[in-house]
Amino acid sequence: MKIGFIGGGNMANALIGGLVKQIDPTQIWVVEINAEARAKLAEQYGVQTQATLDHNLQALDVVVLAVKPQSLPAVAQALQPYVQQALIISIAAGIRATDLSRWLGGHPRIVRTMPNTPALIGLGVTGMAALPAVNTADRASATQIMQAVGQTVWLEQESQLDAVTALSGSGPAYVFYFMESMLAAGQQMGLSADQAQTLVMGTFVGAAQLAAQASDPVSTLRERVTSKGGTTAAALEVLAAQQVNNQIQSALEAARLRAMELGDELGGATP
Ligand SMILES: NC(=O)C1=CN([C@@H]2O[C@H](COP(=O)(O)OP(=O)(O)OC[C@H]3O[C@@H](n4cnc5c(N)ncnc54)[C@H](O)[C@@H]3O)[C@@H](O)[C@H]2O)C=CC1
Ligand SMILES: O=C(O)[C@@H]1CCC=N1
Repeated sequence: MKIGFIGGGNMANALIGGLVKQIDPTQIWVVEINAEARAKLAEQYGVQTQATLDHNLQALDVVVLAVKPQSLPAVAQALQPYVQQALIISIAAGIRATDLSRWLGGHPRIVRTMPNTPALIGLGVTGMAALPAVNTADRASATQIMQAVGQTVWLEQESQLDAVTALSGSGPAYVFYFMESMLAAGQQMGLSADQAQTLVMGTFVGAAQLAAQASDPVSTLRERVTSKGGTTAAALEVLAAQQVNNQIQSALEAARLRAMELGDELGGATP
């Protein structure tokens, strides 16, 4: 299977980094307009790179669209002549498969996905939905590619991908934000940067693995840390008073609405 990426930025790097552990890198092509990014991809992963969309792409079985949503209408229209035989996988936030199909001249074989950056270390999670015309073999190919970098979840409704985008697509950024806040707090309380780093990373990795492996709900795990009248209770009282749980829900809803808006803005405005 020859796989092409259009756009070789952050997310393509994460996917390619995972894929090259399973697929011969010479079977991966990347079209990237930035020369520095192209050189880095070729050096780091041994993949083939090129600067423009051209007839070379006709050899590809699968094309992953990994440019920013705002670039996708023009990129898809320019790509149309070269990908008529290919399965198209989009990772763009918000962009609906029907709009993408239209920009590609009515292309029916489109799988819309939402991966996340832990794909780089094989621990991604990807939500997936397909146009009705996508057959079982294409669904299996798309699943195989995304499972090379982590877990996959197929959705019945494409619109659910906007919720997936808010939850797991953007999700690593919320976790990093929480980590940054804890690292700063650790240093403010007198620990060195190195000490805080070890303690915070260990806490996240340990808590995440405990939660993933436990048969008990996450709320029970939280209660087990929280001694009556103890330190955790003191901290959780502050979070509850600030209604941080509601704020997290509002933040995720803002992300979901932004994904929908991107779909409306870019899908509606283009032929
Ligand atoms: N960063 C993330 O965590 C995630 C991003 N996504 C989606 O992935 C897509 C890419 O996002 P990022 O990788 O973060 O963006 P990015 O800006 O890092 O990468 C986009 C790349 O496309 C290149 N590019 C732009 N126009 C091009 C063209 N005409 N031909 C070839 N290359 C071109 C740019 O030079 C850049 O390297 C977006 O649609 C985003 O919604 C999806 C899941 C997670
Ligand atoms: O922020 C964004 O729009 C992209 C989609 C999910 C993660 N990054």
